[in-house]
Amino acid sequence: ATTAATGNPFAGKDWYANPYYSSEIHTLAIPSLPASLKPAASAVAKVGSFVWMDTRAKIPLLETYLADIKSKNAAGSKLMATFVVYDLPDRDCAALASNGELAIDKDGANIYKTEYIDKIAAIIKKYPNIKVNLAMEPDSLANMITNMGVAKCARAAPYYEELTVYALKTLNLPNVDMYLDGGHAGWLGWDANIGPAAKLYSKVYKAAGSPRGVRGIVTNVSNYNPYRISTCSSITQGNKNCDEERFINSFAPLLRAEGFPAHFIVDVGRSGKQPTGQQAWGDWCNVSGAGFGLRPTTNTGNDLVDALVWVKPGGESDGTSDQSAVRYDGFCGKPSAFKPAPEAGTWFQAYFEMLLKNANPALV
Ligand SMILES: O=[N+]([O-])c1ccc(O[C@@H]2O[C@H](CO)[C@@H](O[C@@H]3O[C@H](CO)[C@@H](O[C@@H]4O[C@H](CO)[C@@H](O)[C@H](O)[C@H]4O)[C@H](O)[C@H]3O)[C@H](O)[C@H]2O)cc1
Ligand SMILES: [Mg+2]
Repeated sequence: ATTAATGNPFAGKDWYANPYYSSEIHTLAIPSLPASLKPAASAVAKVGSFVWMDTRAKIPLLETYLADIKSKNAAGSKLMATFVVYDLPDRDCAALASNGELAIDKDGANIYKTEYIDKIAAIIKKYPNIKVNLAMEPDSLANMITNMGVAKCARAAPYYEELTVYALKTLNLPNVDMYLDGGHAGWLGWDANIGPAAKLYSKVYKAAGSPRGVRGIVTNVSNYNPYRISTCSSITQGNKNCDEERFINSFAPLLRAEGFPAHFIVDVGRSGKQPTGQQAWGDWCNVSGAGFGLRPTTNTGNDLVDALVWVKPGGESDGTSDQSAVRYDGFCGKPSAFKPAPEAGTWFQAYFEMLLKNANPALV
């Protein structure tokens, strides 16, 4: 079996220092860092984080890393693979910064199935003894809750739902555990959103046949909320779920009541410094004042929470601040957004340095 007896897909497994992120740090970051920050940067390169398959071209990384993990585990390691599935057609429908390669209007639904999901499944099937934990399609279902007033989201909704069900069924393999993206406390944690969210996520889970491989929900991907904080930040005013743990404790019973016994993982990669420079809780782009957060662990202090993880790789941009760029999103131009910023997913050195300086716990 590749999932520990507790049912926790992360229990008993070691983190795989993602070579893609590690090489960004060693080739792009460390050479131009002040000597004082080089050790901290080297420490970040060793932290296990999720590998984003944000284009079809990134799928071969899955094969490369599974082969590497296989050989390391044959030599005695207990590594697991952690990847993000992120290539829906008309992706990031309520924003501009992370729009993807596939379009509904250009046969995107079929391409997503045959050239993306099916290819990922075929590779995973070649490594049945490696634990593969997947974060599924950040922001997509969350946008279906709060942004049906955005034409692009309203149009994409049936495709997001059908393709997510397809992905959950196709990737429901014995060595795979999947976590649907659940936005975050400042997104779906509001009283107005949490009920509808429980209904939609449970609907999708059941439409996929309540698959064993769907373990639950990942929250706070690419966001900055604390997992657990004693004093709520002022920007959370009006929402009792002011941290991710409160959100999860409120969300889980609603999901269970709808037939989805979800467990959770939380992205804490950029949550180390509280409060951040957010002026409003909806600020999501390259937020100033953020710092690397808690190191990945299964020691969460909450049976609903399998692990605290690093999903968004700190140092990769959330979106360009260049107002003339096609994918320029106004949120990346807000006062809270660190500027100048490169395109989403590309290396953002000054931001990486800020995350190093603000890291909590300290990196070295
Ligand atoms: O008390 N009240 O009276 C009251 C009234 C209205 C309220 O409305 C709520 O306000 C919230 C903001 O506080 C909104 O949450 C924001 O929604 C955005 C999408 O629209 C998210 O953006 C995404 O962020 C991702 C990374 O996280 C990016 O990857 C992605 O590209 C990007 O698109 C923000 O995180 C998220 O914080 C809710 O929708 C909204 O329903 C709330 C309370
Ligand atoms: Mg994003």
